[in-house]
Amino acid sequence: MIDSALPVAGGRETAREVWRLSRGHRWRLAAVVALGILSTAAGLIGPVVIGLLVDRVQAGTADRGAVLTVTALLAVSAILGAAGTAATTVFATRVYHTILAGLREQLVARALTLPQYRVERAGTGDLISRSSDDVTAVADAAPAVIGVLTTTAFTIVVSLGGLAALEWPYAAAFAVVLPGYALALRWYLRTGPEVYRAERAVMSARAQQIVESQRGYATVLGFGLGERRHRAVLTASWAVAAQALRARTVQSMLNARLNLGELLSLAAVLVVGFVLIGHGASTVGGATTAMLLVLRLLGPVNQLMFVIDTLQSALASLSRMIGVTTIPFAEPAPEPPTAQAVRLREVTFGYGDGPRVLDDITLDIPASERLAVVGASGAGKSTLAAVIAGIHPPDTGTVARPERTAVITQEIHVFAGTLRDNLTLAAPGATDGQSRAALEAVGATDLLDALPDGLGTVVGTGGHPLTDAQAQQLALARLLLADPQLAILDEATAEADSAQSGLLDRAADAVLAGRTGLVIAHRLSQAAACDRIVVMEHGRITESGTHSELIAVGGVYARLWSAWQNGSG
Ligand SMILES: Nc1ncnc2c1ncn2[C@@H]1O[C@H](COP(=O)(O)OP(=O)(O)OP(=O)(O)O)[C@@H](O)[C@H]1O
Repeated sequence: MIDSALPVAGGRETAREVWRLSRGHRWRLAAVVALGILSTAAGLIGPVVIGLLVDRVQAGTADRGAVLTVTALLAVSAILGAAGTAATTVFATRVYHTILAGLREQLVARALTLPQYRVERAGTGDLISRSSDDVTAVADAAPAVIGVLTTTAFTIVVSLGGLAALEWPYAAAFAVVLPGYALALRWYLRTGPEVYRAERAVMSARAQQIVESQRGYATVLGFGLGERRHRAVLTASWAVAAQALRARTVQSMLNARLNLGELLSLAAVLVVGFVLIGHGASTVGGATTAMLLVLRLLGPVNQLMFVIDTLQSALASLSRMIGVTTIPFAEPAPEPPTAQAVRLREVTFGYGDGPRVLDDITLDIPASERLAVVGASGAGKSTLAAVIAGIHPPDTGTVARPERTAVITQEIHVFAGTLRDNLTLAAPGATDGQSRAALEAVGATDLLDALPDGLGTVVGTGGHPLTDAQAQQLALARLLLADPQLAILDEATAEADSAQSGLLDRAADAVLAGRTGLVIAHRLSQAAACDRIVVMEHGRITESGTHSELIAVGGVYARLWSAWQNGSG
């Protein structure tokens, strides 16, 4: 049984993928490191010259020239620091967003090639959430993450070096407080990731509820389910709000620990300065420089802690995105393709943990045969079609099908785009002449003539509206252009009224000519026109034969046929 959830990449796999994606930008990464060190080193000038000035003021030797020199040096330090930081941020942003764009493209590409059963089992909402909420979380982290991973990290290293160079006890005083920060960080890393993962999970669940409500819009309206769906979305949204509150509470608790850390660091350096000055080991200017360096350090240390917070959240999203891109392409090994026939051996299938929907199905459809499947609603006909088409892999047993297999399911989607784009989706090389011929073959010349711009008319959402029957004709013409060896029509004409059904029957006929065909037939006239018919009951095949053979047997099919004739006659 395949794990139903989409995978989440581990830390190592995430790092490996990010490093791989950074290929081609590594000289920029090197520039980021060099510029970061230079610009933060420029920031050391300020505390040092202010300290020297304090000493000269105390000694009574500070004149106008000294003050002007200090001011000029402060200006130079500020300009160098700002220019360096700007350049570092530009380089880092380019690398960050290029890597993210590459990852997003890979995510979309993999999502579009995932087998439908993987998406169905995981829930469409999860996939949508990973390609929307998670991408946003990673992109939104950019300003904070880039700032810290470049300048602030360097500031900490350079300032600590400066403190040690000044008088080692100053660096030691700050170092004494560091375990407190380490403890705060440890607490946070234990608490944070779980809270963020839970937040992302409830976001996925909310996306799923919204997608389902939108997808099933007609059903929601038809059965007056609006209030119930509204409540489901509301519950999912409250779960998101509750998790968000938990996450923000954890952040506030981290904040309190950081404030305590600030207090202790400043107090420690002040006490050390007091003692050192008392023993003549430091000047007031030296103590001033040390305090300014610690003040310079506190901001980045706090930011680093907070970025670790954003970083955690972004990493949780990143690992979910990379989890999709690294799903191996090798799905459960399929049977080698057949030339044109279909061969099922002892196939069973159930949706998720639900009951068996297909039960020990063994079936052969020889090349060029047209087979109809009939049976009561819920017997498993559509599921059989989906398993034969490869949409769902069987739980047990084997399915062999031709390589070029195409299916028209009950949900026909007209893509937003021109009629030409819609037709040539599955046959990109098809000419306008071939597209017109396909429409003609399925009896849709009227449709083409009625459209204002012919094949160039925009259809689908926001475009020229198509009726259900026209959408079916479009799907049939698309299938004709794809020219599969096996065509599966699952109720392709079930929506049509009686005036259109004859037209659509003829269209289906044209599409199936010369290839192996599987027709899920709801109107028994469709079944009667096929070479062979199988009857399905509760996931099993109970009858098989030609129309006349099954009538002669006098079983389920014969009863269905007589009921259908009475009903339609
Ligand atoms: N995506 C799904 N997830 C879970 N259960 C499903 C899913 N699709 C179908 N089923 C269940 O599987 C069983 C067989 O459904 P299926 O659609 O294959 O039957 P059918 O014979 O084609 O019915 P109909 O003629 O009404 O389309 C039904 O009990 C149905 O509720």
